[in-house]
Amino acid sequence: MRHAMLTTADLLQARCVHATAALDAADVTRLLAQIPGWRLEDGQLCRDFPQADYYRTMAFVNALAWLSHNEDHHPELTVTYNNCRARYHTHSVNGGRGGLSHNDFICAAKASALAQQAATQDKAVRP
Ligand SMILES: C[C@H](O)[C@H](O)[C@H]1CNC2=NC(N)=NC(=O)C2=N1
Repeated sequence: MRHAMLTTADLLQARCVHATAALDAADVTRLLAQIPGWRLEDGQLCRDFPQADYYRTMAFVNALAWLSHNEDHHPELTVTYNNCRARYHTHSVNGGRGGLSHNDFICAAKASALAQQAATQDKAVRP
């Protein structure tokens, strides 16, 4: 895969595969531009997903669990009443020292798409 050319749409269509190579800094910078809202924090991909209430936070966490299982790639989550912070990195690259791989960007793009769906398709009426 020519990762330098990957678009957001490419990331949304891709599937995670095991044992991918680590991305270099230039690839990370290019791919970050394809996933608005995500930032680098301690070498990990990080994004906050603010929510209206605890119920929606947990619904989003469950949607992420479904995505994580489908892709066999799992974010670290910090869950509060009205926010879910997700962090992605890949343990197996860099000789087991960890780093960023395509899998992290694929899942970040898909997590953002879930949040977008939640924001535009929530039919529940709040009091
Ligand atoms: C065998 C399987 O692919 C690995 O254990 C997966 C599982 N989920 C994972 N999730 C994340 N975030 N990073 C990994 O390196 C990772 N490895």
